Amino acid sequence: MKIATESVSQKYGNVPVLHDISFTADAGEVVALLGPNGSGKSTLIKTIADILPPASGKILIDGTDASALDPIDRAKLIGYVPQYFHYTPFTTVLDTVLIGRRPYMSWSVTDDDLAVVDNSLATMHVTDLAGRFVNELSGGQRQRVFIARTLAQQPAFYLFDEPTSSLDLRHQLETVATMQKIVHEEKSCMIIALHDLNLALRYTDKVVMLKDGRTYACGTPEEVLTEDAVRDVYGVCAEIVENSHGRFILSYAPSDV
Ligand SMILES: Nc1ncnc2c1ncn2[C@@H]1O[C@H](COP(=O)(O)OP(=O)(O)OP(=O)(O)O)[C@@H](O)[C@H]1O
Repeated sequence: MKIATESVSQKYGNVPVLHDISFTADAGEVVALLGPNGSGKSTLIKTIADILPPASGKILIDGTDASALDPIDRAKLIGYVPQYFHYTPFTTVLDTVLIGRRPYMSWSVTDDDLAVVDNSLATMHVTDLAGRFVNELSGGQRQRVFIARTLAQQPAFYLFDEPTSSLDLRHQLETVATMQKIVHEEKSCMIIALHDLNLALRYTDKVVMLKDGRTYACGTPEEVLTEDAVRDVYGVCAEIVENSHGRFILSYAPSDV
């Protein structure tokens, strides 16, 4: 399965924010959306999720216009983790993750549903929080619970908008590494907005770099994440260095340093 954006543009009112964005995300691929604040990452993810229908252009899922999909079919296909969560206070973590099964459930919860929920809680290391209320969790714990809810949804496409913004260093690395493993094993697909360029370099297969709502570059992380691109797009001096494990990482500091 694959998602393709075809010359997608987007506006808020009369203000254009995305211009002519075209890329594909194929089965088994993790695609990073990168770019500075306000470059259009969240808007593009919401457009792909059909929360904001495109002002022009198309989102195609395996060649079918996403806007033509039945909402239940779309919920089985697309799992969206927003940047900011809306949640009902005094709902338990278990109930929150169980909502991920909603597209598959009729009137009752099956043993299979509960097994998927258990597995999703375990994958995000939140099993011990299952009986807690979501409003009584830390920001990072809540973020992991909402990722677990999306895992329970078992979608073909994961759309994650800065899913690591509240996570500590270990959970940032573990979450993106785990998602990459799931996507590669399941042959699902993930589009993920990130600010950490080293997470993109290490754990993604393709990078779409946005600048002012336009595609600045699209390609493999090594092709896109060059010292020149980081300077042009973020205004930051970066250096690509080899670490002691033989991996290339970006080392950066403000451009006036
Ligand atoms: N609801 C809205 N109404 C009007 N303008 C908006 C709205 N949401 C976002 N914008 C504008 O659209 C542009 C793109 O915003 P968007 O949130 O997509 O950027 P982003 O790359 O996700 O930024 P960040 O890294 O800060 O999350 C910005 O100029 C922003 O001010």
